[in-house]
Amino acid sequence: MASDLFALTFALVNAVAVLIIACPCAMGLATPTSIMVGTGRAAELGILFRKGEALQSLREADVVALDKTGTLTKGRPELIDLIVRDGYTVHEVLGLIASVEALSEHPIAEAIVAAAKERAISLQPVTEFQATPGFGIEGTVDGREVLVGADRALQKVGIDLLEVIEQAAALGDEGKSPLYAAIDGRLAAIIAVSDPVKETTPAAIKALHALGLKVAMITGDNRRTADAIARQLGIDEVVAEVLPEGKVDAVKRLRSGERKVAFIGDGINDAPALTEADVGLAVGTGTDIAIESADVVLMSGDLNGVPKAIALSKATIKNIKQNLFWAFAYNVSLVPVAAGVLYPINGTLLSPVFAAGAMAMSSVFVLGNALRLRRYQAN
Ligand SMILES: Nc1ncnc2c1ncn2[C@@H]1O[C@H](COP(=O)(O)OP(=O)(O)OP(=O)(O)O)[C@@H](O)[C@H]1O
Ligand SMILES: [Cu+]
Repeated sequence: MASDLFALTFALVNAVAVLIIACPCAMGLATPTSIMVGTGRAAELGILFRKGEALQSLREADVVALDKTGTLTKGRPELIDLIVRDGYTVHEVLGLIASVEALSEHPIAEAIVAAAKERAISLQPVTEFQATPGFGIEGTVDGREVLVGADRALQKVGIDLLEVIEQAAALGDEGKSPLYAAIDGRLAAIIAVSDPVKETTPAAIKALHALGLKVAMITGDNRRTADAIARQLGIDEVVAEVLPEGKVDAVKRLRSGERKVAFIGDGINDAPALTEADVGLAVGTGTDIAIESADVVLMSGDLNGVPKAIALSKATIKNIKQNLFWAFAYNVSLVPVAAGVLYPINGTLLSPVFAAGAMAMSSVFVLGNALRLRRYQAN
């Protein structure tokens, strides 16, 4: 009788201990706590993860694709040169093109208008203004048809650029963007615009290479200009002369062959590409539409946030794996002990009180490990 009671008590106590120890609360805490602490640490570093998944997927990136204007560069181009053709004066051409550019919102337009203001050239009224994204702009000033834009904008209306092609190529090789101005259907000037690279960009690209990533540049700008800037920065792949709507395809092409692509952009026309990429990162100094479409926002314009975000993503996943390992190891090793495997050997039994304490400890361990991410140093 007494031994029966003992057996029943033994069985009940063990069953309760097993139930308590088998509770997987530490396992459940493993991922969300790391993500939460990692996201908080990222915010301290100026990186806003708008989606938790991005913190997990960013570490898988193979290629980091960057938009050029406003992302790699300051996005504030300056007019460097205006070379007029025979029969035109700088004053005249600058006055006409600045008048039309005054109606455009493109950064290049601001550069041209600023150059005219600097020379105290007054702007004139414009009729029939038209902007073609990725090409250029046109309008009628004082009865004259003015067209400003990339080579393709002039070639589209049948203006031959053969005579100036070498001159433009030389400007491109220096990292300047060549533009063309036509007046009444005749080439009137070549314009060189230069948008300086941000001071922080070279270090960011080095850090990305150090993480073993390929760096690509996607831009609507001239191929030679893009190549020159890529060479200067050590960028591995260049996709140039893409039209605004072509950026999505460029990202799609980079994604082919199972490659994971992180795209970083700032402009309105970068928004679809930010959505298409495996992870989209917007530069905080960029447009609202880009920020809305991104998974991650770099609060400053500094691209060093990109390698930091990727490194933090790697650290977070490592932390999650440690958490899961320990939470799992704890269950696997203590469930049999609670069930009494050691009892016949050395009389060890897990009391439910101890089981409850051990379970709490495993959760505390997971929390403590996740909190280590708070001190994460990105460099
Ligand atoms: N307002 C404008 N005035 C003169 N040229 C223009 C204008 N808008 C566009 N272009 C021409 O079209 C090209 C492509 O413009 P787009 O805005 O697509 O890209 P981008 O500013 O060169 O660079 P990114 O794609 O890196 O942001 C420009 O490089 C320029 O030659
Ligand atoms: Cu538990």
